[in-house]
Amino acid sequence: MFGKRIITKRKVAWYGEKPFEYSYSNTTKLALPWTKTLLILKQLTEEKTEHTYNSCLLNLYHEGSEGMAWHSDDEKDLKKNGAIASLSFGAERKFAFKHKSTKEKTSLTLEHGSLLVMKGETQTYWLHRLPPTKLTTKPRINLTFRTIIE
Ligand SMILES: O=C(O)CCC(=O)C(=O)O
Ligand SMILES: [Fe+2]
Repeated sequence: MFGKRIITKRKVAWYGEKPFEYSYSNTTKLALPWTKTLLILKQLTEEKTEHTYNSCLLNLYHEGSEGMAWHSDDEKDLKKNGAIASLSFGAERKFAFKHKSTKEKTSLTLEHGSLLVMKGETQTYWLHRLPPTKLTTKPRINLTFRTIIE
């Protein structure tokens, strides 16, 4: 309904070293400047993954009913085959992959404090999603560090 606020929907924030654009579901966001905390997390993630990043997408899922549909992070302004590092905090959630041609599926649990790296040709051949679940009513925050082509 017009004017009605849907408070349960996933919240998104976009940060980067320059005001890069990020577009999703009819919205375009300009990257906010890094905060001190994000810079610390970025540096730790860069050390662990041995890749560098210039931007970060944050998603807040208020509860298990919120998720993210099948997609691959292969937008043209993302570095081709660049690593994407995903940090998770809060509620444990399942994360699923599906091969684009063979339809093979695999999944894992993203625990509080976990780091998942999707690198190389992952985005070319695989879709991923965060399925909604009735198993938790607790919030989860996910950070994906990315590289935007300048
Ligand atoms: O929340 C997650 O773990 C996945 C997020 C994701 O796939 C994305 O931001 O592109
Ligand atoms: Fe993604």
